[in-house]
Amino acid sequence: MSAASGVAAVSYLDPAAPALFADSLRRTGFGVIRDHPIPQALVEEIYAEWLAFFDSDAKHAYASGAGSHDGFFSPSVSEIAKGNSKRDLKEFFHIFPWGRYPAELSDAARRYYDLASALAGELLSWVEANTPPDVRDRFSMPLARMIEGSPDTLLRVLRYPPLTGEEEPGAVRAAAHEDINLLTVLPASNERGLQLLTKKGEWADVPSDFGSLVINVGDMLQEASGGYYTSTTHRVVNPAGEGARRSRVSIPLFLQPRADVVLSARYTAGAYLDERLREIRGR
Ligand SMILES: O=C(O)CCC(=O)C(=O)O
Ligand SMILES: [Fe+2]
Repeated sequence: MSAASGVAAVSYLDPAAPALFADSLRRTGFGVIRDHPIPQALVEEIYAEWLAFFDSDAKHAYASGAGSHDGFFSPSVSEIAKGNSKRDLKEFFHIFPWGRYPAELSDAARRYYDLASALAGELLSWVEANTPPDVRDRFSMPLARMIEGSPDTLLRVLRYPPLTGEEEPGAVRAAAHEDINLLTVLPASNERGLQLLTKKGEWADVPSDFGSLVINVGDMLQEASGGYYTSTTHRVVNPAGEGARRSRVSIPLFLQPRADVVLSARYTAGAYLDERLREIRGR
């Protein structure tokens, strides 16, 4: 049994959705949206074709080189979450508007990038409209404008391979971490496992009905809002039983302001990102 997450699942069509969504983000760091405009068929097309891509050798031609942020990251170069010692049990491909993209695949993930970025702009406007004026006054520009045309917004296509039993003890699909960006938009995965850490310090399953969108606050929104919104720790746990034999695919879009956007008196988005990337790479 997992603890109650407190996350509200809101219908995009509900006139009260903007307020309910912002309230859920404020209380839990997460919000879930149903009946949203992103076609589920597109999400499923991406899951299917990228799973086949990860199962093929073609991915190695896109290996991310030293210092590059786009392309394929194999399990052996996968992330080590801040403060953790084991590599996550995952492989992934980073898609940027300017970066590499598998010639073997359709443009479905690129179309998703554009659709999800546009929806994210709307969600940021919902957040802004429901933020108290004294907090809103801190924003150097409307939140939605911070990500407009940003080359740094990242679509990560993740594949968590089936578990073999040979994993390093203690290694998990994704160790507890916070996201660096403003907001993350994530269609519910084909498999369970995503959990958040509640303010009481308990792990709770994030409501992830297939077809819904999960949105969470990242460190940059926490920074820009002076802590009014908090970047909530989350993780992906290893499945037991049958689920262990299946791959899990997920496609978080990390909404990243343009590098020159002022987040706070201390940081531009570019300076903030550089500092955080130094903490998770190369250890
Ligand atoms: O795969 C998931 O459900 C979440 C992944 C995640 O939290 C991340 O990549 O930052
Ligand atoms: Fe994350």
